[in-house]
Amino acid sequence: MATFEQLVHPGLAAGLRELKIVAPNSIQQNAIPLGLSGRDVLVCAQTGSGKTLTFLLPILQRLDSSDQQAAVLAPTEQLAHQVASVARHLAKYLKRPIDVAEDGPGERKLFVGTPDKLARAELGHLTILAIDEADLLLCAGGLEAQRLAIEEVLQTLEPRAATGALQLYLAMAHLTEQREEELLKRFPHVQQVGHVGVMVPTLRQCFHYFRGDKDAKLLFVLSEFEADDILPPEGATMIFCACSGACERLKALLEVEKPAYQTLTLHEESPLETRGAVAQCFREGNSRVLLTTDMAARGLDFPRLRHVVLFDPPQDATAFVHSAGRTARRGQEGLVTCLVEASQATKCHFDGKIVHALKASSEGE
Ligand SMILES: Nc1ncnc2c1ncn2[C@@H]1O[C@H](COP(=O)(O)OP(=O)(O)OP(=O)(O)O)[C@@H](O)[C@H]1O
Repeated sequence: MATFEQLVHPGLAAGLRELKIVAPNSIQQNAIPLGLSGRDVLVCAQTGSGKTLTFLLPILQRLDSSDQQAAVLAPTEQLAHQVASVARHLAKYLKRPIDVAEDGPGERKLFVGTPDKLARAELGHLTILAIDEADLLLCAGGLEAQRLAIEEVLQTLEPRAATGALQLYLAMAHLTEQREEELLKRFPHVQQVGHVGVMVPTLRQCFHYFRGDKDAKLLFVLSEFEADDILPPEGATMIFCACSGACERLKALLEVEKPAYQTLTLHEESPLETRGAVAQCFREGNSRVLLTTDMAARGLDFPRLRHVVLFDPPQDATAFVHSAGRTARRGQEGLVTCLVEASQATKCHFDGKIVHALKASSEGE
């Protein structure tokens, strides 16, 4: 089994040790050498499996020894900021300093941000492009505005791609068969690195089918979690709702019923300038509950998070996999609780798909 010292520059390995990351997992062992060799790489592996490092480490190492520019694209500013923070930390350990920019690529060597910002920019010497949550950003049915922005970028970079001068990384946690086919047809040269199984084995899943007062049911599952004898009582909870209004309504409820939680909200109506601070406050443990929507379902990493509540049922199996995947990361135990009103249970198409996803997961164990 390779060590990080064998895979990457010793400085980067030292930077990882500072983050208490000492041994590469199998996904990283397979993907990092491919990235360093300059191949196009598609990594599809479970939520929380450390995919960020599969592209950040080879990118930083390649930038350290060349004058190339690279960009990492993410669907939201919060996720981009999380990736940029890891990149900034690791960049300090390189031989040559690398600027990590979030506002626009300019002369900087590594840009980390949302596709719309890159589409507006001069692409200069950009020769390495990583797309995190690539299924959402590249496939139809994902984030349409960001997808159009990426198409613009890819069109500009097409001449470089045609001569093999552009390296592409695609990362995602879950791919439907249709999206996999779509991506492989479009990028036939990518080397695929994957993992069998959709859900991590340390994730406990609990479906509550109920009739009547949904708010009371939520308070009940929160109290049950506090009394859980496996998960730490101080662990944090993320509650996913269908819309911003539901988040604010439940915040008012929890402020009365569970004031010690110091509940926060993060959704489409949250002011842009406060979103980063909210995520940071939750990450640092100043609040035990975050009420949110699909916008926080992808990529965000909150190490203290032990419980995800799906207050409103997810739209499909992909949404389930991503929301649930905010917990049980880095091999830690976690719990996802899905509230399903009895009247919805029969018409919930997602239900069968989730069962399918879970079956695939247990087959992978
Ligand atoms: N080899 C490793 N050993 C221990 N921890 C690791 C390792 N690699 C990554 N991590 C940590 O695991 C956590 C999850 O990593 P990351 O956010 O990259 O997951 P991901 O696969 O991108 O998840 P998602 O699909 O939800 O976006 C992070 O806190 C990261 O620091």
